[in-house]
Amino acid sequence: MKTHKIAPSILAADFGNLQRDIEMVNQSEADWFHIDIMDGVFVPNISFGMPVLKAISQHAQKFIDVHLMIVDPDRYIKTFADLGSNMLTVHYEACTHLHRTLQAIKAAGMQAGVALNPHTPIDLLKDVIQDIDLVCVMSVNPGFGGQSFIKNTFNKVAELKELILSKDADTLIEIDGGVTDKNAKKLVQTGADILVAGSFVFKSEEPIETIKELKSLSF
Ligand SMILES: O=C(CO)[C@H](O)[C@H](O)COP(=O)(O)O
Repeated sequence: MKTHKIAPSILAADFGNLQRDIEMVNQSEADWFHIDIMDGVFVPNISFGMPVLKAISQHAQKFIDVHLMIVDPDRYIKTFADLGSNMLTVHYEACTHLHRTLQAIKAAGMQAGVALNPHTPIDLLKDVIQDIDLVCVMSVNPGFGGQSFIKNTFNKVAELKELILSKDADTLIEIDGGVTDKNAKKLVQTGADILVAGSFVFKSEEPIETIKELKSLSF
């Protein structure tokens, strides 16, 4: 059976009850926290900044995966390391010198991820895949939770899996956007290792049970 990780996206949490929602993820079968940082420039939305991330990381008891939807992410690599990020994911489209950025993230003690917008082809990563710990395949256009899953993601995941195997890389495949019980199984069967789920978890009646459901799908 293929194992997979579930990473609830804090973007969809109830900010009036953030501490309660973080505790809920701590107590659940979720593997990671997925934290979306948006700057209002790279994406048409602003999420939250360093003080909120600091509060989240002080309470989160699991691996922290920070997804930067910001321009010029190199400016903040050390800051995110100091705030307790375990994985720092930058957008391919936001980096001029991606290889250099990946090395800087690792030198700061974090794992290095690269996110791809829905229109960005997988093969742009072929010369750098061995340096990437995780590729985040965006299955919605980044910026907002609660959007519908883009079906072409299945083709991209299959292509990425093939690239990873052909280069003998250890890169993990993460899917972000519109993940539900309707697409989770097929995503893992196609090659996904981590499913980011926001609205499907936090807008459900019983988030802990919903996480359990996504986690326990057998393949
Ligand atoms: O940040 C996002 C897009 O930028 C994601 O959609 C978010 O991480 C997951 O939310 P949802 O499951 O509601 O799509």
